[in-house]
Amino acid sequence: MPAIETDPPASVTHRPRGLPMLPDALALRLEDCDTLPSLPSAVLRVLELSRCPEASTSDYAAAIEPDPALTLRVMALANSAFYSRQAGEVHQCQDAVGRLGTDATTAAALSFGLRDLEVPDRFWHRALTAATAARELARRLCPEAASRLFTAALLQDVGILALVALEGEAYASRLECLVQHPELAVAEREAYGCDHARVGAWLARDWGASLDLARLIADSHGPLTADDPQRLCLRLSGRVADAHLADDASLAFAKLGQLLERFGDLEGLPSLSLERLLGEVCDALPAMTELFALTGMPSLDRTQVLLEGKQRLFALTLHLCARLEDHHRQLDALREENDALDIKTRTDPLTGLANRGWLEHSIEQRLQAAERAGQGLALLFIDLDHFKALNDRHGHGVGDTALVNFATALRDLIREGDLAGRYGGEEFLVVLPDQGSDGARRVAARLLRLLEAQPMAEGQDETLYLSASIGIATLETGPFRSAMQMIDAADRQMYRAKRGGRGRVASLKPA
Ligand SMILES: Nc1nc2c(ncn2[C@@H]2O[C@H](COP(=O)(O)OP(=O)(O)OP(=O)(O)O)[C@@H](O)[C@H]2O)c(=O)[nH]1
Repeated sequence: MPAIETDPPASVTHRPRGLPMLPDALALRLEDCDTLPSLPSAVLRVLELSRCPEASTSDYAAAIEPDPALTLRVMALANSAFYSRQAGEVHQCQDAVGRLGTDATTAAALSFGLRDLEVPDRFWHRALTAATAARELARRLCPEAASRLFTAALLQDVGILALVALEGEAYASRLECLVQHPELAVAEREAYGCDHARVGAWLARDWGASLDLARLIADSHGPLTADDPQRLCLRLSGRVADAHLADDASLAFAKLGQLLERFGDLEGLPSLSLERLLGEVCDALPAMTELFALTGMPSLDRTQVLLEGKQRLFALTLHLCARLEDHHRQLDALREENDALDIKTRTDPLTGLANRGWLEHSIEQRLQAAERAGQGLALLFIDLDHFKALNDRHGHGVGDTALVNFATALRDLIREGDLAGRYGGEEFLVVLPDQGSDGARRVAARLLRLLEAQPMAEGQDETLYLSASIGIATLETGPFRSAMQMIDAADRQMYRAKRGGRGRVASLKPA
C-alpha cells in the first residue's frame, strides 16, 4: 500500500491549520451537532487513496475489505447490469475495483457512506457531474491530479450536508436554488458568515480526511484563474455541473463556452473545447448515476444544446449591443445637458460673458498659477460712465443693447487665454494672464480708443457712444492673497479714474 502522509489533527476544531477559519458561533454549533453526517473508516481510507496516483486496485481492495458491507456494495455494483456488460461475474473485491475503476470505486464508497442522508437527488447530480467534469478537465490540464480532483469535486459540496444537519428545513429551503450556486454561497455568507465550501472543509477534517483534500474543498468556490490548473479544474467543474443542471442548459453552456475561450488563449494551457468536455461528461455520467442509483439526471442532446446555445448567445449579444448603444446615446444626451448647465452656471445671461462667480473663481486659480510659475497677472476693472443717464434718457432696452454690444467688442478685443466677464450692472473685468502694468495699460488704452470710435447703440435721434473708467491691478502692485483683494485693488483704481474725470485709466506705479 502506498504511504499516505497523515496530517496532525487540528488542535482547535474550528481553526484547523492551513484552512480558512469558520466563524466561532458556527463552529461551536457544528461541534455540538450530533446529527452531522459521518463516514465509515473504510470509506475514509478509500478517499485517502484517491489522492495517490500510484495507488493500485489491490490498495483499494485492502482498504475496502475490512468493511464487509462496503465490500458487498462494491461487488454488487461491479456485477450490476451496467458494469458487467462485457464480462462475467466478479468474486473478489480487487476484481470489482478493477472493473469499476478507482474513481467509480471512490464515488461508490462515498455514496455508501452517505447513502442515508435526506438530501435532494439534485445534490448528488451536481456532485457527480462536477466530479466527472473535474476529472475530464484535469486529464487535459493536470493529468497527474485527475483522480484527486475527481474526489475533491465529488466532495466539494459536503458542507451542504453539514448545514442541512444543522439547520434542517431552514437551510433545506435554500437548496431549492442550488442551481444558482453562486447565489447560494452569497446567501450562506450572509446567514452564517461563510459559505458551504468552508463548512465542507471543516467537515472533511472532522472525518479525518487529509488537509490537502480539505483545502481543495475550501477552495472550490472563487474566481477562475489560470495560474493554478488544479484550482481552475475544480472551480470550473462546479460551473459545468450548474450548466448541466440549469433549466436553460443551452444558454448556460453557451456562456460557459465563452468563459472557456478566455482560458484557451492563455499561455501554457491547452485549449478547453466545451464540445469535447460536454461529450466526455455526458458519456461518463450514466455509469456514475448507476453507482448512486440516481434517477432524474437530465440527459442532454449535446449537439443540440451547443448549437442552440450559440444561436441564443448571438441573439443575446445583438440585444445587449442595442441596449449598450441606447445607453451610450442616453449618456451623450446627459453629458450635453450637463455641459449646457455648466455653461449656464458660468455665464451672464445678458451678455454671454463670464459671470461674477466664474470670474472670482478663475482669478483665484490664475492668481495661484501665476505665483507658482512666477509669471505676471493683470486685472482691468471697467465701469461704464454715466450709464444711469443713458438708461434714463433712452430707456432700459437701449441700455441693454449697449451692454451687449460693449460685451461683444470687449470679447473681440482680448486675446485667446484672456478672460472677460461682467462683474455686475455696468461693471466688467478683464483678466490678462502673464501681463504686467505696461501690457494692461496698452489693452485699456485700446479699449478706450475703440469706445471713442465705435457706437454701442442707437438712441431715438442720436448714435450712442460709451466711455469707461478703467482701474488696473497687477501682481507688480500686489501682493494679493486672494482674488477679492486683487479685484478690490483694481476697483479702487477705477474710482481714481472716475474722480480724475472718467474716460481714463488709473493704476498704481509698480513697486
Ligand atoms: N440697461 C441696463 N442697465 C443696467 C443694467 N445693470 C445695471 N444697469 C444700470 O447701470 C446704472 C449704473 O448707475 P450708477 O452706478 O449710478 O453709475 P453711472 O450712472 O454709470 O455713473 P458713474 O459710474 O459714476 O459714471 C444704473 O442705472 C443701473 O440700473 C442692465 O443689465 N441693463
